[in-house]
Amino acid sequence: MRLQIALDMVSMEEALGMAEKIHDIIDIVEIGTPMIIKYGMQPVRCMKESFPQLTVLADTKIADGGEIEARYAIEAGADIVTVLAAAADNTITAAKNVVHKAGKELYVDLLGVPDLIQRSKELEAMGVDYIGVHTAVDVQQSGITPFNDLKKLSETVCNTRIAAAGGITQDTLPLAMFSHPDVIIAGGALTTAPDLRAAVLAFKRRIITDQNRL
Ligand SMILES: O=C([C@H](O)CO)[C@H](O)[C@H](O)COP(=O)(O)O
Repeated sequence: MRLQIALDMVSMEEALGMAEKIHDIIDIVEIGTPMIIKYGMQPVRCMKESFPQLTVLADTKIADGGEIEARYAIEAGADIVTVLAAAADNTITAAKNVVHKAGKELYVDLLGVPDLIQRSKELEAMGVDYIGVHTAVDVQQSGITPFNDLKKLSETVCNTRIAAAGGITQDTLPLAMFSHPDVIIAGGALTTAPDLRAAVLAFKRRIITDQNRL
């Protein structure tokens, strides 16, 4: 299981400074949607140029224009590009073709999809690389978590890697582990920690402990 840090509400300098502290222990660095809205593809490019060995995910959350938007992310150096599951099949396929042609991967975010079981089956048939459940930041305050959706997803797809995001903390992490996700995504729980490196190491220790227990 890999750990992905989401860099959402940080400046370019902060993002690079954070990567400097954890590039050797983190599996995937996500340039979050808020950063992309603010700075465009520049943080993706800077992150990849500064840390070429790092897997960089551009959280573009593409909703339309799959070919051109995925191409922008790939040209900037992204290893993984995200598209919304709610987008049209044509959009997802167009994005997939661009990233696969470049030897990169496509992550599909189930954010806001009402029938995740049906949509996940369709996405798997489309040949995407990752399918992720996601509790939106704006609904996390209502106490909603991604763990029930993750369980359903794990019971639905067999040949596609699965992921979970949305307010995951070190304390709630064990709730995800039963579903054996391939990627756990944590944003605020890591980026607001007083000691980022210690927080990432604690998350990773927790993952290993729980994996050994299950
Ligand atoms: O994708 C995200 C969100 O939609 C804002 O762009 C976050 O990166 C994702 O939710 C992880 O962040 P946390 O919820 O703070 O763990």
